[in-house]
Amino acid sequence: MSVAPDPEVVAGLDAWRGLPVGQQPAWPDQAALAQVTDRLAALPPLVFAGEADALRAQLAAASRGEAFLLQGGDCAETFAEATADNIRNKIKTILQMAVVLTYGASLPVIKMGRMAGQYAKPRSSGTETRDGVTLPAFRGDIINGFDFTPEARTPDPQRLLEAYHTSASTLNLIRAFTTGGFASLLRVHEWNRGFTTNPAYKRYEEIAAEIDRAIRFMAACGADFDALRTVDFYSSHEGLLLDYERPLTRIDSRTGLPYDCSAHFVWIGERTRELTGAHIDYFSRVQNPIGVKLGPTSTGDDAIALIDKLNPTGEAGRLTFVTRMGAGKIRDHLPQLVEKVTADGRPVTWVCDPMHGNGITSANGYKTRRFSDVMDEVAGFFEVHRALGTVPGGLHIELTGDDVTEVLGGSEEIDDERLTERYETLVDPRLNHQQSLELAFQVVELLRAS
Ligand SMILES: O=C[C@H](O)[C@H](O)COP(=O)(O)O
Ligand SMILES: C=C(OP(=O)(O)O)C(=O)O
Repeated sequence: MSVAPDPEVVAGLDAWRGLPVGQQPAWPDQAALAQVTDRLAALPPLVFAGEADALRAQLAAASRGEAFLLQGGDCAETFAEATADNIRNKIKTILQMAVVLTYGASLPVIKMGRMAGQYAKPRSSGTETRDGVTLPAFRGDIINGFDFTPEARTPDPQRLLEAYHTSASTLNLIRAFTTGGFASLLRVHEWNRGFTTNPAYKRYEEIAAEIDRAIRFMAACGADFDALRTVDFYSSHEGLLLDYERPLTRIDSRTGLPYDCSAHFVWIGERTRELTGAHIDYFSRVQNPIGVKLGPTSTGDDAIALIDKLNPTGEAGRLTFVTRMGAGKIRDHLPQLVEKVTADGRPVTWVCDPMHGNGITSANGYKTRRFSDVMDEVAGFFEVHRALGTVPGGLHIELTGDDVTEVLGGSEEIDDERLTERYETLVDPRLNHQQSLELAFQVVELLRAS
């Protein structure tokens, strides 16, 4: 039996249209946009509300220290890169990191991709100028093209449909990989194939061999391994482009309540989290677990006001605060936030994004980050929570499964010169496969100590 929605709840889903809204494109043709959003509203949802509920329960466990969130993927997915190889490599990377963390820290790991919808980017400037020519900034494949031409940079609503279809096929492959045998823990060695030359891969192989031995032992004892053959893998992206999120929001027939069915988890970015703005209003009205990024200027009072808006009743797992302070600031700025929220008592899941506060420009002009800063911010995150007796609930990482050279350092010692070799991101630099594994090994030590 399906539950009818309250008409006021449905009407409220459009309240954002009357509010200040940041980081949206200037669509040149409103009629074309309306045609596309009508079409999107008629297409099937990408995820099921019940899956979002299951994730909320797992994030609640992470808020209590009974699980750990690993959220990772591209800064900006692109349509061209949504290939089987790229998707497989990203999933392999996240699965390998999860194995390292689960095995090393004896903690269930919630696996979540910045995948199947991470197509819209907030920008510091609305325009880009090259050689005296100024054009709209690239805002992600869902809005405009990366090529520096007036045609490519003009926002095109047809891209919303392409984003939907590319997300659907990405999600389809993710589901096939994670439930069809590829992600089975019985194949833990396979994920390392082709990655055998450097120290993190060797360390991974050692863990894989130990897991194999444990599985053989349990098999000899007659254990049933059904639970090891599949994994839950959740999708997430920044809930930035409201012309996409609104038509993909659906009424759950079980409860009559709205869910944003573009992804299991959506987060509100640092640049669009104004309390009286459209994004906070919109996401306060959907039932998904929601994240909010908190940068170094956020205060304890901001955090409480966000809880009042997004999780007034204090439901565990509903609200995740993703802090991204920067390595040099986290130890000074995070404690006041955590103290205030802890005193309030309504639960949040604390997650560390060690990427977005650590951007630098290399001497040869690349937008990059230092692996050492990334690790230092993660260490600071654990230190603050340990000192306050609160729970470090997870990590939010920009990564790829490929051997790109976008972030400086790591045991491969990528330097300015090597950034030129494989710098492929369209917006922000990502950890490569090797750096991602190294990070996981270092986080195990931090988890064990916390
Ligand atoms: O991913 C985050 C932001 O979109 C990005 O850092 C903004 O980058 P910009 O300063 O190059 O616009
Ligand atoms: C833009 C992002 O982060 P932030 O909002 O923290 O800058 C992001 O995670 O892609």
